[in-house]
Amino acid sequence: MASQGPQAPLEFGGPLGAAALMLLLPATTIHLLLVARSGPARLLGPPPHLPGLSALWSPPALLLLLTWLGLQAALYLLPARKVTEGLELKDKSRLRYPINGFQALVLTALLVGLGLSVGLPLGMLSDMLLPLAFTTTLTTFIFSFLLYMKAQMAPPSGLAPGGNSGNTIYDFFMGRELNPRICSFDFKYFCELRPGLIGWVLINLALLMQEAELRGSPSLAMWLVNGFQLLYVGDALWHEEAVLTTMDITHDGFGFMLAFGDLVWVPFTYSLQAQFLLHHPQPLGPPTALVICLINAVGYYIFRGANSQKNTFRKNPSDPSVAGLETIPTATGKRLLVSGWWGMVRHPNYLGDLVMALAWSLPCGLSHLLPYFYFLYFLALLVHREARDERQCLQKYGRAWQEYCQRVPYRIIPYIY
Ligand SMILES: NC(=O)C1=CN([C@@H]2O[C@H](COP(=O)(O)OP(=O)(O)OC[C@H]3O[C@@H](n4cnc5c(N)ncnc54)[C@H](OP(=O)(O)O)[C@@H]3O)[C@@H](O)[C@H]2O)C=CC1
Ligand SMILES: CC(C)CCC[C@@H](C)[C@H]1CC=C2C3=C(CC[C@@]21C)[C@@]1(C)CC[C@H](O)C[C@@H]1CC3
Repeated sequence: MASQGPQAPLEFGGPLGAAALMLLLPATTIHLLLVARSGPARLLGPPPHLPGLSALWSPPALLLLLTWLGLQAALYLLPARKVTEGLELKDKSRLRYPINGFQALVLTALLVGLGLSVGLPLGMLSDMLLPLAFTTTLTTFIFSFLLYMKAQMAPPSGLAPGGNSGNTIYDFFMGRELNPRICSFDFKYFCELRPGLIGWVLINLALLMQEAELRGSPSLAMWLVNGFQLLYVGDALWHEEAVLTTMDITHDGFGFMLAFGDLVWVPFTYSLQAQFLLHHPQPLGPPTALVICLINAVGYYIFRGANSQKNTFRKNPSDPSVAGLETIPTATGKRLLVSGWWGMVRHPNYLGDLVMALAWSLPCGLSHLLPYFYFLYFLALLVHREARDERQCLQKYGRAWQEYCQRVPYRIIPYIY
């Protein structure tokens, strides 16, 4: 039976903050879906109307959600081109993870392509977003409850450091068990990259097709948003292994926060730009589009360069592409990069991600704040995430981390932050 883990400082404002977020996040999702299709599309204004239960709840939406989750679970269980081990756990064991996320994306694309060729009305998905988001939110509450119950049976070594405060609301939000699994099926790893991320690009595609149906062809702005975000999702799945070293997998429990983030927040709010464009077409000339493509390319170059440099260095520090970089030794035996991308700021990958986030909003023009929601939310998320990571690194590396902070004083944006 599970016992209390070591006391970790409470995050997100403790139980009150967790309770508030559990109300606020679903309400924000519904608000964004409603305002994106409203005429004024005001991010900060009230929604045009409050939807009744009949607009929110629909059995076909539930059926679609369950089919989608079932399909992605089946693709996860297919033989993988590679099976890799995660980081060492408290009990010194290592879990094994299939690396077949990109394969799941390609197979999903083939299935969708096949469906379209026989007349699948994918564009109709854009009319189901509200009931789908609502149904997925309800499912996420039930799923998080089951995860919470399952954690009662987890051994103490399987519990997350942060989600076992003893307060039910807080622990339900943060997640108690670090790696909840049934046999080899890892729920957190599955949810982090598959149904939500692939669902996001599918929703984008549905919005593009709906625009083509309404206006004869998709707009240039819609093509850019679809292309940029497909690149981002394809990249994440291509580099799936890298997610195994993120704090979500190594540190955070699997509870409402991640389950909702992965299954609801990502597909329904990250597709906001495409939702906005469907209802608010924006003129975009080729020269502006070219500049926006350049901004996305610069962001991607920084994001990928920084992530690949760190991943290569962590896997094999003597790899020729990183062997010449300057490093600081730490007491753990690991070294910290102080030149290359990681010598510019302490989170160059966040900088690249933010530049891309801006490029995803720019095709929507400057008339509305709504399409910039992702950029603003993401800025807040990364500032908060950076602070959490700094705390963990200071704990891990002590004086070496302090020396790194002295040598590389800026966190995300050179000379500014
Ligand atoms: N679109 C979205 O919603 C989100 C996107 N992301 C993106 O996901 C990616 C992963 O981000 P995230 O999981 O936050 O973590 P990072 O990839 O930034 O990893 C942080 C870890 O890197 C290691 N590290 C830090 N500095 C150095 C250094 N100088 N030299 C070597 N190793 C170092 C430390 O771990 P250790 O030393 O133990 O290896 C640290 O804990 C990012 O590109 C981020 O932008 C993240 C969250 C949300
Ligand atoms: C709604 C909550 C307050 C916050 C939820 C956060 C989640 C949406 C994000 C936490 C970490 C994430 C990562 C990614 C997507 C968003 C979530 C799940 C990536 C998979 C995005 C693509 C990158 O290449 C890797 C990221 C890892 C972390």
